[in-house]
Amino acid sequence: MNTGPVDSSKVPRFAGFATFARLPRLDQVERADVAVVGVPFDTGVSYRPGARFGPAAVREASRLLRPYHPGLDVSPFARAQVADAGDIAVNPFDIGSAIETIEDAAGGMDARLVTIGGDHTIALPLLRAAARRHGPVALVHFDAHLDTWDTYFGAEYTHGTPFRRAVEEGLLDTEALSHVGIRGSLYGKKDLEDDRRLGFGIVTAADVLRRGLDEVIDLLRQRVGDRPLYVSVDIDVLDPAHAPGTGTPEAGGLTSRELLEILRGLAGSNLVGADVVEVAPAYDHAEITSIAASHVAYDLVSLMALTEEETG
Ligand SMILES: N=C(N)NCCCC(=O)O
Ligand SMILES: [Zn+2]
Ligand SMILES: [Zn+2]
Repeated sequence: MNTGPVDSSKVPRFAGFATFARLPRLDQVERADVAVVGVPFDTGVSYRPGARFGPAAVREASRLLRPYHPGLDVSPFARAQVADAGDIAVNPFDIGSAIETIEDAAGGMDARLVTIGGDHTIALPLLRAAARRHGPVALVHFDAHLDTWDTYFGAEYTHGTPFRRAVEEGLLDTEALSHVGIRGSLYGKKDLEDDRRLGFGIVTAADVLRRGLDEVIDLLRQRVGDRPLYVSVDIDVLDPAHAPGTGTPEAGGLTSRELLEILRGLAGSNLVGADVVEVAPAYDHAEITSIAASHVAYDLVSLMALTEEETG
């Protein structure tokens, strides 16, 4: 029997420690199939800081999550042992050291990880850890931004560059790379050319509107196939109306309903790792962004749970 969340009919959900979805901590269970882990790091940002407070805000907003997911018809915490692994303590003054710490910590955990960021820099060490275990992985990257730029102020490791580094390091299966939700201004047309050369296919925010969810889901599923899949969700893929609390907001984004539907459309994929990044609570209102992010994390956990054997 897996240990689930604290029973909200016995202890009100607004009481007690804020682990993700009120699940047990990793040290309270013998083993975990899926671990939710925070990475409070925002030294890689190019604009508004504050994503270091993302993990705490997402945990707090996750108190209302219930144990059954009707959209996917799964009770994720019964089907899989899910636990909160706490935060990876990273150096806020040294990006290189932070990246190393994240790679080591992620590599040292047996469970499949859903990571709560933190700025998008953290995707690189998480992908290193995933690729070490599975070989080059397929990627579905939800974001307003390409994040395949080369450098900022000469810096190679930033929140705008993780996926270029990941391709350069051979961490990604270049037959199976998609961005979803791309929009907004760029530095030049070359940004798109470079991105295509790296192997990415783009589903823009306008494509989601014009082509519709079913076509987008089909396209993504075809590209992923049965490869090991990593899903990276930059919360700024959502319109600022759905996620104001983020560092580089862009108008014209997805609704949270669209994002959750696309994620659910990936059911059955071999999801080996995932992150939800760029929640910056200081710019949030009424927990809009952290609630959206907590639901995204719940869906990612549920997708992982779906691929676990059903027991008892
Ligand atoms: N990964 C995020 N959220 N943003 C990247 C924006 C990079 C830029 O300032 O152009
Ligand atoms: Zn972004
Ligand atoms: Zn990003």
